[in-house]
Amino acid sequence: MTHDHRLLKGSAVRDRILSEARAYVDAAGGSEQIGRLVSISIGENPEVGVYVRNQARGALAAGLRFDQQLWGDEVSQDECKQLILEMNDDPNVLGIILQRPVPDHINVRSLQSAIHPLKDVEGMNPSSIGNIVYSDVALAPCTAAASVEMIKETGLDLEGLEVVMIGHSEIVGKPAAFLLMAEGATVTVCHHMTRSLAMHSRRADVVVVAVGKPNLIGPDMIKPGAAVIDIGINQITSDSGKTKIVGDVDTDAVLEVAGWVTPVPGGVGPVTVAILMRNATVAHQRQKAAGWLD
Ligand SMILES: NC(=O)C1=CN([C@@H]2O[C@H](COP(=O)(O)OP(=O)(O)OC[C@H]3O[C@@H](n4cnc5c(N)ncnc54)[C@H](OP(=O)(O)O)[C@@H]3O)[C@@H](O)[C@H]2O)C=CC1
Ligand SMILES: Nc1nc(=O)c2c([nH]1)NC[C@@H]1CN(c3ccc(C(=O)N[C@@H](CCC(=O)O)C(=O)O)cc3)C=[N+]21
Repeated sequence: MTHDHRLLKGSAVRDRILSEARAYVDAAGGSEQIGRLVSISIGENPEVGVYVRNQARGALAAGLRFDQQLWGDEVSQDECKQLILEMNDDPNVLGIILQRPVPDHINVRSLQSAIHPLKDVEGMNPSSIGNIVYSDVALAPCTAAASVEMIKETGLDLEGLEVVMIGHSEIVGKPAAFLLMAEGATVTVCHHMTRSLAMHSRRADVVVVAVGKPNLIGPDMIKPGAAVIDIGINQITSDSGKTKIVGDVDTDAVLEVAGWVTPVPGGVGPVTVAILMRNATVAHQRQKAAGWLD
């Protein structure tokens, strides 16, 4: 059997989702009529920096205002919580994104819980993420939702599909597993205690990987023709001293075996950003329905 081996880029999916978000914003009267998105980074981190830059671009494309805040390492938990509560009450704030990771002295779960569910555009408040268990997936964590969009882009039917999710973090692996179940896939979740990653991944029609280790997934771990969705974002320094971003998959080698591989950069990342803008429009609809606006 021959397979059409190819790179599955995120740009077409991103453009479609961003233009849908843009149409919503335009219909609502444009950026001045809609509150701004606030991104909170606590301390500096290169992977977060890339994300925030692309969020600012995505917001521009969707016609949303974007307020990029960088809080110092020394900020206290109480100060963070106070600032978030003020944003909850500010009608000019549409949504709040709390970038991860945060410094060790900050309790990220408590801050995430402080973001009002109607302003929680990442769907990461425990009360929002709980909806996913009920297959209520309209506003899901962005990267998890992006990986489902990329699988759909292959044209594979998710019903009954054997999907192996590698990584089980709160923000990616766990919500992705629930979204995939909601689509009818049979999902196996692997993590660092899994005895043989390859034994599981070799059986899969689709392998989704979100670990944060370059070259974790090689060609011997993939079934011929399978789809490989690479979520990893790793900044590495090459021998020449230049930094670049790679995923968790040995992309060139895996392309020889797989049916589809998402590249890094240019795969899941741009779609993640677009989903955030879509989530912002969903949050706006919900705020309107709750009587918060006008
Ligand atoms: N493209 C995008 O939109 C996004 C990309 N990312 C990137 O995705 C990657 C993962 O992010 P995130 O989920 O936040 O990271 P975490 O560090 O929170 O989670 C990593 C997960 O990988 C598991 N793991 C670690 N080592 C292995 C191993 N050898 N085999 C199998 N599983 C392993 C861990 O399991 P355990 O907990 O059991 O140790 C954990 O569940 C990072 O590179 C991050 O930068 C993240 C968010 C968005
Ligand atoms: N609360 C929270 N939610 C997150 O979703 C989250 C987070 N914190 N912390 C950091 C990680 C990382 N992450 C990225 C998403 C998109 C790109 C992205 O757009 N990547 C481009 C990069 C292109 C370039 O190099 O500029 C691409 O892959 O093509 C990168 C990184 C989200 N994360």
